[in-house]
Amino acid sequence: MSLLELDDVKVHFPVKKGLFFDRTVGHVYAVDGVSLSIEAGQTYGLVGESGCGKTTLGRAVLRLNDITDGGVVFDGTDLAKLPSEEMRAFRRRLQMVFQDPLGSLNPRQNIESILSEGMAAHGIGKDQTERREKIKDILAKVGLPSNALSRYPHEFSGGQRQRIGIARALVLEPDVIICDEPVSALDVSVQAQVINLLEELQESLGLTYLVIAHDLAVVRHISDVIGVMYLGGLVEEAPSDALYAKPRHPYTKALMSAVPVPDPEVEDRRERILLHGDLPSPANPPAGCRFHTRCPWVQETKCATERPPLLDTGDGHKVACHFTAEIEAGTVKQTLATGIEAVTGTETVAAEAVEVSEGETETEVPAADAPAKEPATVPAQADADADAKETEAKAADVKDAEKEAADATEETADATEKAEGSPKA
Ligand SMILES: Nc1ncnc2c1ncn2[C@@H]1O[C@H](COP(=O)(O)OP(=O)(O)OP(=O)(O)O)[C@@H](O)[C@H]1O
Repeated sequence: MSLLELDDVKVHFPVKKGLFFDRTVGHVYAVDGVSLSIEAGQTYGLVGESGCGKTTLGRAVLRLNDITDGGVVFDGTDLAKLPSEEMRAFRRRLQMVFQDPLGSLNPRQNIESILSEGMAAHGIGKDQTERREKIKDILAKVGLPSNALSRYPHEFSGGQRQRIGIARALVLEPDVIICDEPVSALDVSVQAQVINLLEELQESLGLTYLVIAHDLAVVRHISDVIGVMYLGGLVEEAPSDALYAKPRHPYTKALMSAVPVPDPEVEDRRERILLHGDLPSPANPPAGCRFHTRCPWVQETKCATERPPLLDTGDGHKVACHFTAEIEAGTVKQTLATGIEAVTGTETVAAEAVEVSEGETETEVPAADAPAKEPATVPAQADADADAKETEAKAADVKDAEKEAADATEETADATEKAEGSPKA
């Protein structure tokens, strides 16, 4: 049995309106039916563009977000249904490493204090001397000197601070670590070092990882299995090698085509798929396939009406698309014109590209500067969307404060105080 199994997990945030936000006028469907499983000792990489629900899903596993529906079975226990007091014992075994190491480390605490806080709360080490010894051991494991103990977060570089974040998770002897964008705040030169460290620790300590990233390159080497998320749901899942060798879902193809290839000849020849339009608002997701409004292969039939389930395609992939086989057989055409016009602003280029696409599955689209991975923007739609935006912005503030508190104090008595307090200066 898998160590961690998510079964149709949904996290819907209510959109409130009114003077005291007492009227629910809609929902943000941040996570909308995700099922996945992670074997002990393995790494599951979760990728997708900003706003698709990756962080919310990670937080839901730790019950830092309420789970609207579905199951989160960890080591045989469904955490989603666990009373919060019973969740405490599991919190130690499931840890999170955050994107912004500085933001999640209290600048007024030295490293010993930061690391021993959670240990004391979970009864690890009989006294401070014993805890100090353990901390020294973990600091060595993450590649920091033992004199780091008495120093403060600002005295370290970004990479070192992320090592401290990892050490803070490790002192609690977890089984699973959820790494939320663990290297995206770091210099490229440091990113590989931290990824390598995570891999070494996994091997020596038998850890299981859920690694969340918007960047496919980050998860490629570390992950055994990769799940690609779009607007609250998984669109494709496959073993890492299989996914890179042959992405099957149109969205995965588009993401892959945006990753630069070091060989300029290959780079020039390769297929580029440009997504048109913005990421729809999770408060007002499209009916049918969530991706159909941006899919280059969208068909008039069921794409707009039926949501495709994530189905095993028999070659190690699971894909949520009504037309995977037809796209690969070249029996459905790309409808690229709108996308190319949007990117280049020229109808001529669009017409040429459509001509090229006749009878071909893989279409060479003229290089354009706009990346396929566009930053998520919420289109102005109906009032409900505007309300959702407002709620999301507020939620983001709350989320940051919660994140710091949950991370820094691990359920200690002052967690709530910190979550409500002003950001650490
Ligand atoms: N507490 C909340 N209340 C309302 N909406 C929320 C809340 N937390 C997140 N959201 C919204 O849910 C959606 C998914 O957010 P989430 O942070 O999980 O995405 P993500 O893929 O991790 O993106 P990023 O990498 O930018 O963090 C976004 O539209 C976000 O604004």
